[in-house]
Amino acid sequence: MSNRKMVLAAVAQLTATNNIKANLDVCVSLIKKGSQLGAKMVFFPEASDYIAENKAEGFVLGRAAAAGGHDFLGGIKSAAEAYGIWVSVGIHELVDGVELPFNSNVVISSSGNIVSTYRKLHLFNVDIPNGPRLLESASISKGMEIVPPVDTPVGRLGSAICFDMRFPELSNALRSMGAEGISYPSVFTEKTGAAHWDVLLRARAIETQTYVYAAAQIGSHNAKRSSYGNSLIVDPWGNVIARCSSTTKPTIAIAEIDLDYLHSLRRQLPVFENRRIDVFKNL
Ligand SMILES: O=C(O)CNC(=O)[C@H](CS)NC(=O)CCC(=O)C(=O)O
Repeated sequence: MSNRKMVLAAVAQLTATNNIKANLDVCVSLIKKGSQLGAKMVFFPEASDYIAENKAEGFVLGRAAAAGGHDFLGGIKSAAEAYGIWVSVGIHELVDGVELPFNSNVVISSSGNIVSTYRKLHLFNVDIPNGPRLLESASISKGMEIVPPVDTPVGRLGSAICFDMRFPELSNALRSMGAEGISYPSVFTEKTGAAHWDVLLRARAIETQTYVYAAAQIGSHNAKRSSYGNSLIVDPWGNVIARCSSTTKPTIAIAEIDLDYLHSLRRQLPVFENRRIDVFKNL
């Protein structure tokens, strides 16, 4: 019938712990699975390299990864190349001269090269009665810039992370820079996830008319933390077109990405052209 340029994308779901090698093995097995199922790109959650129980453990794990003892990112790059598939993955990124790691979303091509690195802008500092209570800025350095979208097999892709999904100025900026998809790798809390996860992600997709890729961690990481899961892909109309099951076993979900559909929708319902940036200059 038509020769629409449709491609398959996958979102992964897993439970990272303080065992970097075990987390890498899980990610590599899901890269393989995504590739075998025909996906051209697989999206992994925030902090897929490790979830630490406390700041001190996180500090040690970050240094161990950087020292090459557990080269998580190197392992992901090799797997992307070996299985010929693009990857987006959330990691802790240590930079020379900076005390605390960045919380980063790295896009890797099917030749195993890093094509973009985004450092989380909005850190999750919250204190809700009966939890969650988290102070991300105690263990993470905050990013300072929006990273322009990059060309991938699923179209032009902008990067954000987790808590960033509550700040539509970022998704709007990425759309203005040409994004056809936005990724939000996440480790969402169970309480806020049940109330806000689907709503926020669908809203970001609808208002920017982009595909939204939200790979998330699920289940119990350690004695103190467990996460909401529900890794999903939303299309530019706001439909959830893939969702991982509620199993706590590592898994992926796959959906078709149709950029012709995206662009015809933008022509039919031209939201961006109707913006009043003359009035909202400061945004
Ligand atoms: O700490 C790590 O190792 C990995 N990073 C996270 O878990 C981050 C920072 S604590 N989580 C979130 O941003 C949750 C946001 C959220 O749940 C909400 O916006 O409601």
